[in-house]
Amino acid sequence: MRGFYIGRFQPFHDGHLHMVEEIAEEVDELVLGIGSAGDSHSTRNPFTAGERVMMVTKAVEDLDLTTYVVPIEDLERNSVWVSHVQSMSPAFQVAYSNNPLVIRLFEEAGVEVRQSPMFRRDVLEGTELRERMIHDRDWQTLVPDAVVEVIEETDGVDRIRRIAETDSNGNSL
Ligand SMILES: Nc1ncnc2c1ncn2[C@@H]1O[C@H](COP(=O)(O)OP(=O)(O)OP(=O)(O)O)[C@@H](O)[C@H]1O
Ligand SMILES: NC(=O)c1ccc[n+]([C@@H]2O[C@H](COP(=O)(O)O)[C@@H](O)[C@H]2O)c1
Repeated sequence: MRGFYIGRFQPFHDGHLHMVEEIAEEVDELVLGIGSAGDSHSTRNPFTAGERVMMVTKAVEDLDLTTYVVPIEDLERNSVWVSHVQSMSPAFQVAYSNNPLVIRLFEEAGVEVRQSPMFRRDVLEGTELRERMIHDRDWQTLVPDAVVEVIEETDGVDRIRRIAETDSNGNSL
């Protein structure tokens, strides 16, 4: 059986990895969707789709699981989003998410959805990690080593800090 798990992964953290490890117990193959793929260089979405493809690919490469990493851009119309996802992804039988909108859209389209409990959500949250990067507090112990390497290679912390200084769009973290 093949599963599908989408997130913005800004950045991919240990909560996401924990979820993938749990999913790996239930499926043979997993599609990892990079959500909001067209977004980058904002406080909420600092990393590009390509950077997130690197993070996710390297973070899961040691798992006993065939994975496909697929960037998926947002659409204006929620009503056709599941068809859009299906057109971009290898076929899957079950979708994994804790996001209420994602769950609703898949269920309405007749796709089985499975949720898993949040893992250490007090610290394992993208918003919290981005704040830690900006304020020079520990974030490295909360993401897979491969993600630390990608963020260092792409000078990601410097980008987040510059965006936080200059973002005049009123975007929240
Ligand atoms: N700590 C966690 N444990 C389990 N699942 C998580 C955890 N954090 C996020 N998820 C789930 O992973 C999916 C992708 O989440 P997402 O990329 O939005 O991360 P996030 O940590 O919620 O980030 P942000 O704060 O930027 O919204 C969602 O279904 C989300 O509920
Ligand atoms: N209409 C749409 O484009 C639409 C609808 C539902 C979810 N999504 C995307 O799916 C992803 C869900 O991931 P999160 O759980 O990380 O929010 C996000 O990138 C979100 O933008 C897009």
